[in-house]
Amino acid sequence: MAMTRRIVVKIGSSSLTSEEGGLSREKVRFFATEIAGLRRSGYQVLLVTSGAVAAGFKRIGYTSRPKLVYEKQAAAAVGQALLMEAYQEAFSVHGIAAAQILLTRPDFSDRSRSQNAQRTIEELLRLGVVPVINENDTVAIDELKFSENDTLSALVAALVKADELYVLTDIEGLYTADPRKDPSAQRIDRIEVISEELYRIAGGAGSAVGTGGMRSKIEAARIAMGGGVSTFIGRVTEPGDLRKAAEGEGRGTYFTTSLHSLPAKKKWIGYLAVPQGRIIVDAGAEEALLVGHRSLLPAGITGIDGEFHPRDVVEVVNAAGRTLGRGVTNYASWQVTAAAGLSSDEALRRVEPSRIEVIHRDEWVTTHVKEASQS
Ligand SMILES: Nc1ncnc2c1ncn2[C@@H]1O[C@H](COP(=O)(O)OP(=O)(O)O)[C@@H](O)[C@H]1O
Ligand SMILES: N[C@@H](CCC(=O)OP(=O)(O)O)C(=O)O
Repeated sequence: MAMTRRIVVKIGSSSLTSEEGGLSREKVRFFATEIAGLRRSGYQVLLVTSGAVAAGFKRIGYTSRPKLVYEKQAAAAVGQALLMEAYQEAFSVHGIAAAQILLTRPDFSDRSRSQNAQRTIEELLRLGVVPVINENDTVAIDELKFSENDTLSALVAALVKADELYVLTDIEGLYTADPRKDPSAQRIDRIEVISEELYRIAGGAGSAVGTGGMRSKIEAARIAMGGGVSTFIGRVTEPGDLRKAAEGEGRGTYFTTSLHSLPAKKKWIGYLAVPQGRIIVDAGAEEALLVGHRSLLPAGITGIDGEFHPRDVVEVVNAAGRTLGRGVTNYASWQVTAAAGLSSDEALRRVEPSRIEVIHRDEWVTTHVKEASQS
């Protein structure tokens, strides 16, 4: 018997709104029908949807989509209920129940909260319910807030061990430049390695309603692929388009990965946890981590950024500020500062860490993005 494929579908504001920026119930019905079709073919589907601000702003008296955070939060508080109502109605036509799940960034980094979310989602899927997920806009604080729902969808895909992530938007995938600005831009059909080059060609949001743009979609693909989840970024507007996307014939870009799902602990270190600070390393340590797959020792450290405690997750960057990966630190920030550049013996004597490795290789995940896709 064929294995059930678990798919996370993310629908952006730009795919759900009418000309004036409000929620289009017709578009909600269209996507519910597409998802129902996919489920009939045996797929398990989770939905990450934007649209709360779009659904709510007019109802509370704003004439256009609000820009300030507290205005967006107010619009989303009203709009989320309207958005859910639209999905409930649209899915019920197909005999499907929809569940509302609202998450924020710390819900992923806190182990017990993310496990609770995971357990709830598993039970909903077992019962045939479609989880409909959005950011909990009311409580999201500035620096913890997802700037858009692309990252949220990638974290959900990693959390639930999805097979694939589909990021649906108003454009047919990643082009060599923003097609709104450069009409000669060509679509890139398939990508196996996410490089700095891709971030450079991807611009910001194209429409007045979208927030993330292509750059945040590539970031979503990077996170998802790191967790072993292949990603499709593209457009679904005609009946049957979602199925075509699932069959490899969608209008968009496929990001394929041969990586397998990471063990839970590494997934948490590399993607779900929020780093509490940064450790800056020299070229020798960079090579030891990326090429030699060795632990990080004090000798290769040149500085730190932020304040952290032993067992926190920290990001490691090189002198140019490029992120190399993340790991669990065995040192507090003051200990790293005091031990930076010292031999291991000297570091042990001076700061008495619980173990000599600042980050042990078993608690390290490389997230380094190469300069170009080819190398
Ligand atoms: N290289 C690129 N290829 C494709 N689209 C791009 C590129 N650079 C920027 N964009 C813009 O990204 C937009 C999609 O992002 P966004 O407006 O945030 O949508 P959503 O609301 O679906 O998240 C496109 O409409 C396009 O104008
Ligand atoms: N949580 C917000 C999503 C913000 C947003 O615009 O996201 P996106 O369209 O994915 O760039 C909402 O529901 O309106």
